[in-house]
Amino acid sequence: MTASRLPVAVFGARGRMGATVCAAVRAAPDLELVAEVEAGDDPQMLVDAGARVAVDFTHPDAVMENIRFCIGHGVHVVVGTTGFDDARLDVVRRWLADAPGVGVVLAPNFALGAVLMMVFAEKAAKYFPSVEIIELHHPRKADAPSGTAQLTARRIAAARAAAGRGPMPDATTTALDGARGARVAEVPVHAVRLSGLVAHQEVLFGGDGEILTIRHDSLDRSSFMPGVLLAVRAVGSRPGLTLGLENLLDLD
Ligand SMILES: NC(=O)C1=CN([C@@H]2O[C@H](COP(=O)(O)OP(=O)(O)OC[C@H]3O[C@@H](n4cnc5c(N)ncnc54)[C@H](OP(=O)(O)O)[C@@H]3O)[C@@H](O)[C@H]2O)C=CC1
Ligand SMILES: O=C(O)C1=N[C@H](C(=O)O)C[C@H](O)C1
Repeated sequence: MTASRLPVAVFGARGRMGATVCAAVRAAPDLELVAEVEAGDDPQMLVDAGARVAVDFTHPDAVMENIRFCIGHGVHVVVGTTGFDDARLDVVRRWLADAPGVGVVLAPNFALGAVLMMVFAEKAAKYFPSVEIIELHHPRKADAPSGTAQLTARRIAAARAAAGRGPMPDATTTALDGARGARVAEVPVHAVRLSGLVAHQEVLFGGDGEILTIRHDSLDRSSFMPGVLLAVRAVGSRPGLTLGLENLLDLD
């Protein structure tokens, strides 16, 4: 007797990430791609197709409605779409409170190396007076700075605060708008959009006479697929909101 495959739907199926996820799901022997939902489609199609898990790689303007629909229909969700702040996360938690048993795994970056970059940056944060983030992406990316850069900055700022670190040294008194990047928490974040790039990030730490650079490069969207498939397989046994791929990995 063969075990039944987990029925999976993909929102944004014709997008850069969505198309890659569809191919990865099709290639996985334990998963079955049952619905490909694009902008303008009725999401009821994924319920009618029997999806148990939906994956969302769409747009910050679209993702909340997709999550609300899935939670309301008892479908677990893996969210890679960016644009989440604390207010949005609270809304998702409220929806989940009315749907016991439903799981949402949300991660701004499903690449293992990017998760490790964030973990290492958080560990390094308390040792250095200065830190800045440079994120570099393909020019068709809708949002800036990236979700990954924002999460990295918030984690670094929290680690600095916990260690009692004061403001960063910076004597700038005159600057063109944007010259010092955007502040996320207290961390300057600089966003580069350049043809030829996929998804890259550098975290620069500065101390007396030394620089530590932690860099991650996604050279191809295949880099996100092991993390996405891990989340697809895990989300059904994780009711509530799971924030970040690191919760599904053994990083000890
Ligand atoms: N977490 C992670 O590891 C990663 C996250 N991302 C994030 O994923 C998101 C998508 O990125 P990317 O694939 O490059 O973007 P794309 O623009 O290539 O793809 C998005 C797709 O979603 C479609 N779409 C828009 N609204 C809806 C809707 N309501 N329902 C279904 N489909 C819809 C779009 O259709 P149309 O074009 O017709 O509007 C498009 O086909 C971004 O937020 C990005 O930051 C990206 C890479 C990795
Ligand atoms: O849009 C992208 O491409 C990516 N988006 C995510 C983000 O905003 O952090 C993840 C990765 O950087 C690729």
